[in-house]
Amino acid sequence: MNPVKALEKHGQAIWLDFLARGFIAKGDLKKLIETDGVKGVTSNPSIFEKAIGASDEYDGAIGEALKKGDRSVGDLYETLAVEDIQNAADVLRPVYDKLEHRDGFVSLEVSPYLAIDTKGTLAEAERLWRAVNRENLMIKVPATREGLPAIKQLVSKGISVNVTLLFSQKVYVQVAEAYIAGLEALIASGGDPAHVASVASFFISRIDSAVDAALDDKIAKANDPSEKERLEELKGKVAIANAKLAYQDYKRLFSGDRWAKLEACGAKPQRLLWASTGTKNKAYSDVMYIEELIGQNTVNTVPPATLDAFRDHGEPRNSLEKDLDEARAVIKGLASTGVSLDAITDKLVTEGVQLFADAFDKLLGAVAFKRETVLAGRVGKQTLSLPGELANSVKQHTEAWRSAGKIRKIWSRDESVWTDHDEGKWLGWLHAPSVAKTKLTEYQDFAKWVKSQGFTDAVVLGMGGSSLGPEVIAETFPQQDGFPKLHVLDSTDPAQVRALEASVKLASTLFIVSSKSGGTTEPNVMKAYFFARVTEAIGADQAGRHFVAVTDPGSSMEKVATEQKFAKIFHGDPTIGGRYSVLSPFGLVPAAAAGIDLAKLLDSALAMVRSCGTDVPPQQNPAVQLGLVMGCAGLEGRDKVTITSSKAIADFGAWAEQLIAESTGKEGKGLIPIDGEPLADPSAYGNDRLFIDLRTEAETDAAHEAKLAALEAAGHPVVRIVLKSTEAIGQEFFRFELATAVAGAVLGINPFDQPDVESAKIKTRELTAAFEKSGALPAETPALSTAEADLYTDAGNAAALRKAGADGTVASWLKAHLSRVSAGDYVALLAYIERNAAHIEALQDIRLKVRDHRKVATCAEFGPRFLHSTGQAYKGGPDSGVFLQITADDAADLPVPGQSASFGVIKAAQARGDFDVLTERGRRALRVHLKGDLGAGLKSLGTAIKQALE
Ligand SMILES: O=P(O)(O)OC[C@H]1O[C@](O)(CO)[C@@H](O)[C@@H]1O
Ligand SMILES: O=C[C@H](O)[C@H](O)COP(=O)(O)O
Repeated sequence: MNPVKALEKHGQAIWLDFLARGFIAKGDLKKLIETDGVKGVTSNPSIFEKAIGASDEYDGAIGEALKKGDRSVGDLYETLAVEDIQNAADVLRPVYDKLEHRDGFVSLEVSPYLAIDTKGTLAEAERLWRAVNRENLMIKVPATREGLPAIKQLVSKGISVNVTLLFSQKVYVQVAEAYIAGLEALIASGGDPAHVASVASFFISRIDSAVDAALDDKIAKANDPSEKERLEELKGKVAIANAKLAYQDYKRLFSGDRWAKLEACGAKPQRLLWASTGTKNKAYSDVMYIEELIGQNTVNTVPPATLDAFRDHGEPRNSLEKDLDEARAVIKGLASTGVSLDAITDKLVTEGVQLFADAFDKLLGAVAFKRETVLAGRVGKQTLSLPGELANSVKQHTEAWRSAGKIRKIWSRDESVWTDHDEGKWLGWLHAPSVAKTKLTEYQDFAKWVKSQGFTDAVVLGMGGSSLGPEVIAETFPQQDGFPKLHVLDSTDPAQVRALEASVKLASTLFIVSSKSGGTTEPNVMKAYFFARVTEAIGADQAGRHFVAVTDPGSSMEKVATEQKFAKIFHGDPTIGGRYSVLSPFGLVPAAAAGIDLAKLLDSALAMVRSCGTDVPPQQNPAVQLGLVMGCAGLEGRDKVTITSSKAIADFGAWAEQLIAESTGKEGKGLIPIDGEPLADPSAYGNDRLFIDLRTEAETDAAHEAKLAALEAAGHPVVRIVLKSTEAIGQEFFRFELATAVAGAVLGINPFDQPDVESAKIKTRELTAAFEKSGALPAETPALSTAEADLYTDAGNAAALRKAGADGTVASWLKAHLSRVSAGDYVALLAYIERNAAHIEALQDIRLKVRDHRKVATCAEFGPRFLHSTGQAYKGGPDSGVFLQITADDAADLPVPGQSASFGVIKAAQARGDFDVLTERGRRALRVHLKGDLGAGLKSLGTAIKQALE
């Protein structure tokens, strides 16, 4: 007789510890049921990893699933696993029926990531139970401390459980107790225990592997040959002895009065199932973990090779209750050697969880890869080209992030990923795109309303995160038919305010006043100005109709908006900081007003969210990879994140700049984003750069590509990101948000605060308060005053500059200032002037001269806009900045209705507040105040800098 089949006679059921789609589809499982009397199937993460991850058997099914709509990687895996389990359960159903529900089960394991999470295990087990929806299903739950209460609760709810990762007799007793208590609770609540089944999967071979290794260690150290022999004798015996003794517990636990009562209600005992019974040590018999453990009412789940071996040469016999004294002696003997079986079995549980988690990571990584392949570029492609050392450090961090499950920690708001401060309160952006999707009709209704009002222009009044996201939308998308043209104003420069006013038709303009806090100076004064202007244009009773507010609930701005009868008030999410707010109402309200197809934008963003999900391991997770590159590069001193974006998405860098700088630049650490520097030959750069290049698929620029290739060849790290289209910009917002949070973790800072911006704000408030009191800003004395310009700095900087040769000319001061620049530094031009094409060009011209002469990174920034962006990093980040602040006489000032400080005064106070904080922090800073015509002043400044550089 077939030895496998013969096991039936000994009361043992053979299950198959294996599962794969084709195996079931081809009828192989059915065959084993018929020929070998196989009565069940077990799966685990390693089994699914081999089935799904290491074959192409599932590719078609993945494609089919994705045809019905994109889904998360975890979801995709679960769909496949549930289908397989259902198929196996259906094949086993006749066995289940024939054996009157006492056998014929298929097991599906809960995620190993939940092994120490009772609530999570419970929720997932119940979800899987419902999803598979087969009576002959068992949910596998590990016998961890946290798993035990879940076992009891699941059983009490009528769910059949296979308790896995069980190694110790002591824990086995607790497992049986959990089952019995669960049944009692089920009966107490009126449930029928006859529908519940359970097995306790007692692991075998892994115990021998671990004990043998410990014994080998002792053998190597023992001097006495007889001691060596005694130790040798114990090898390969402990696992079986341990199991035999556990079976004695089984007999005791499932007899007696307590059990009899349950049995009378129809309860079935929880059978012991021998798991991990494939022989690992080739020196041992390949059927020993079957042959030695045959006994009444037990199960043995075996891998196909062990099944084949037993069919070939197995010898069934009643072995489980044989030689019990010897089993006791083996366990005692082991204890006397000093090897602790308890310690080993404890460790095996932890290791077992980790091994399954490792396999699950591999599995999900493979599914993530297959999903991306099927989506074929729907998610913007990212390629990394990293020099050796950086590549190594990214690799190490990737593995560390994987084994510590840090992505899951981020998604579950675990602050230990960062500084254990309050980071968990600032992670609303992770869910912003999916939340926005649920509010799509609200946005669409708003868009319809905007269209119906016939607005020609829509102007966002906001700063930093509240303005730069909308600016990317305004610059990336063309004006939509029937919708207003989108503009952004983020300045207190009088000329800039005027220029904006001149570019719109006030009587048909919608103003979107955006401020999360509601208290930021700029949006408030901009609103005050335009509300008055609109009132003048269309009357006080109509003005409110031209204004909407986007602000966090309960802010002062909300109050004002209500009082002034704004057409609409949109609430932001207080768990999202400004710089992370673009995929929340702060970006989406302006986008809706401009008639952008939000459904498309969000769907595209959500594809990226899924690619970066909690279930995508670091290696396959694009945002995490990008963040690790940024963080590791920063740690290596490649902290100048140089962003180049193609023409169609040219403004993206301005948004990314505020995100990266404000998030990471603090406590003397951080990344300095460099936006707007066109690429140059490798000779223009030091070793402090990381290049990130973005372009849309349609834009190819051979000259630019050649420059990137040259940089790569010269050993610079280059990240390339190719967007499917401009609409995929939403994906990049999310990619960079998560990447920045990851980089922050690597750098060891809290990416969600901005302490140094706050100090500049305080200084500015002090200065404007002084103005309100006295009608003038406090007097200041220039270090040098000429007909063209006045120079200012603090005493420390002035002394250093004089020592470096600064004397009676502007050029000498500039020369001295720039002589302080050395390799690894960056030079930032901070210009509090109108941001227009001519001025951008003038600053670009200067920065490129500095870059090419000094081989350092450069920034060209406009105030006060950069204060809410890179300003944080300039003050709080690494002390490698050399700052040239540029201020100028305003040709014509502009009053702010309702207050004495004009736009010009506020801007001047902001510049001084900024400068004071820079110098207080000991930064190298010089301020040049241009007099007279600004264009001419900038030109001569450029010439002076050129001379200073030469
Ligand atoms: O939206 P709010 O509160 O006006 O803030 C504007 C900007 O100021 C900051 O709080 C600090 O610069 C940014 O983070 C933010 O985007
Ligand atoms: O339920 C089955 C177990 O997961 C399996 O038997 C473990 O076997 P292994 O130790 O060979 O991985």
